[in-house]
Amino acid sequence: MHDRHTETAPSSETVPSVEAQAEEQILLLRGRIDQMDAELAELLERRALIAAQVQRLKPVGYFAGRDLGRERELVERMAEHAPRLGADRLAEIMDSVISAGLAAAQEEAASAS
Ligand SMILES: O=C(O)C(=O)C[C@]1(C(=O)O)C=C[C@@H](O)C=C1
Repeated sequence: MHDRHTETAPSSETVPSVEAQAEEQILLLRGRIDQMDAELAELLERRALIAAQVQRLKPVGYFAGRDLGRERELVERMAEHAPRLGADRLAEIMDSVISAGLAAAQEEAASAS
């Protein structure tokens, strides 16, 4: 028979609250985001290095040789892998990525001359 005086009541120690569970999930998910951001940063760095090589090879490179047709094509291809973001949002992201790469390449070229 149960003795209600000795029975262990569920305490906040044994049963995490909905808020505490959500907090734990957020920490786990943020850990995944941090890992993906580190991977993204590495990819962005590698992309910028390759894009700088392209600038040095083009007859007109850097911002002056910007090729918007090529940019739209690569965005359309990327959109096939990122349906949630879609081409228009990806275009904004890639505009920043490409501009940052061109700026870094231009700075490097200027400091080398
Ligand atoms: O493909 C090129 O022609 C590049 O210069 C590379 C790149 C890019 O970073 O992807 C940069 C600038 C151009 O507007 C298009 C693409």
